[in-house]
Amino acid sequence: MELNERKQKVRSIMSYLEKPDAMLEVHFPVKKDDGSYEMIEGYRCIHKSHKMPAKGGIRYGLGVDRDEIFALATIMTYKCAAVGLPYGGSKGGICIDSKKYSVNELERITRRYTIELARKGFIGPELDVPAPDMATGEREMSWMADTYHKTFGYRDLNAIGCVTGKPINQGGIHGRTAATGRGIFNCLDQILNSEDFMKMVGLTVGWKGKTFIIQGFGNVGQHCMRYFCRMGAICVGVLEYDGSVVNPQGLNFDELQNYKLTKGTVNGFPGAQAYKGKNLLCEPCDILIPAAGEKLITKEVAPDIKAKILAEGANGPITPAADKILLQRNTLILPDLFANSGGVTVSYFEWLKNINHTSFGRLTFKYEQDSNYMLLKSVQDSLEKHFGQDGAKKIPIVPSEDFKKRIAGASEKDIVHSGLAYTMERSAKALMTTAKEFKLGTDFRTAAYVSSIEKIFHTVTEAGLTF
Ligand SMILES: NC(=O)C1=CN([C@@H]2O[C@H](COP(=O)(O)OP(=O)(O)OC[C@H]3O[C@@H](n4cnc5c(N)ncnc54)[C@H](O)[C@@H]3O)[C@@H](O)[C@H]2O)C=CC1
Ligand SMILES: O=C(O)CCC(=O)C(=O)O
Repeated sequence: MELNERKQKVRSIMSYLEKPDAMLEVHFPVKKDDGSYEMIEGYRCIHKSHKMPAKGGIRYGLGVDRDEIFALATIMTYKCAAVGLPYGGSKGGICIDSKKYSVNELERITRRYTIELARKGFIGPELDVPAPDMATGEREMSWMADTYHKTFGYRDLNAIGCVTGKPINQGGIHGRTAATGRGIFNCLDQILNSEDFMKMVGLTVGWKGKTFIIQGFGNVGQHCMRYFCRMGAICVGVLEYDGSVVNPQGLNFDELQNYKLTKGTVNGFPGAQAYKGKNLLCEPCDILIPAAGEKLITKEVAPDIKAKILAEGANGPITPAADKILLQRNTLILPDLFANSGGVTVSYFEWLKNINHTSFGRLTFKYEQDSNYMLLKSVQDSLEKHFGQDGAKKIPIVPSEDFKKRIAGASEKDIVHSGLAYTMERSAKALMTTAKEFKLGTDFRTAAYVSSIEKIFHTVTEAGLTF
């Protein structure tokens, strides 16, 4: 292709990526428990539908508006491309503080919002598939799936695949709730075990004894802490919106999780001290995990951050100005579009399970188990035939306890965990290669965008940009 034509093509695809494909804004009334009415404002943005369906979570929060949802939908497009999922990118949200509503009110709001999405073609297993995000979870996904199924989707065999992150009994998949945190662990595991990158930031290789601080002890933050602690890392501090706790010896994950679950806060947790300093984000640690919301790491705090590695559990937690400062200080940032892609990866597995109408492993489970025992028996027979004088001497092949568990067959959870680990490890390796190839140093954000844009570019080029 001639240079001018090539330039034109790149420019047109880049401007295509700047704009959303579709943006929905809805307003509807909800009847409160006290009989009063309130107008509710909701959004859904399909940033790109170069691959269908579009995919992205639904959040409830007072920060939800057009700009926020557009920005988050954009990240979803690049995120799905980063880990090779066959999806476009979308995001939705309702502008409410969910703590101020009863469960009944939340159910009415969620169901009505789902109807609004369905009426405008912003939900459906082949169109746009929501999932949990901030302040939403299995309960809301269950309401959404049920509403869609019973109204627009009642003739659609795949209707249950209209959202992911559902409870298991409603077509969900084992491992989705923990997937984002687990995925962050999987990709960090690759980076921490890379001698080259650890040398670049001045850390030793491996997890043992590494200290970390988490901002936001919700779904993502909690599961990160669980997996990091399992590997011997030490959580020295947790920040929440209403207070922070620290313990230089390490916070106990199970105890802190139980405490937050029962009390609704980390404040007063007996296994820690209340943080009395200026800003816990700036206290010494090896790894910092922002897992709360956007733009919480600003240019004002960036110069004082001591962590050598930042893994973005949250979407867009670092402002562009802060990002620049941290890069100049050689901080290794694992960007959202890569680091927190474990959630949407397992959502993909759930969607596949829904449209296949069977759980992973169900058809092959027994066959594989029998085959494994048959293999052992066959090895035993051969050995006895060869060394045991026509079968007189017995040479039993006894599997170890670990191997016995393995050959008992892979459960859905095992398959989800290994599929997630494979996806994250493969993407981490590709990212490290891109960073080295383009001599980007610790700038993994640029490496991730290069890799995602390249993939989207090829898809759009092959399919054709216009009619
Ligand atoms: N849930 C998921 O599967 C995924 C979530 N994410 C992103 O991760 C982030 C967190 O999401 P979830 O854990 O699902 O939400 P969540 O609602 O379960 O947890 C968020 C936590 O952050 C706390 N928080 C809110 N504002 C804070 C502040 N200013 N300082 C400290 N803590 C604060 C909240 O109290 C809550 O405990 C969001 O940016 C979300 O978009 C990204 C990928 C997938
Ligand atoms: O699981 C999904 O489909 C999307 C999760 C999400 O909203 C995100 O990764 O930011």
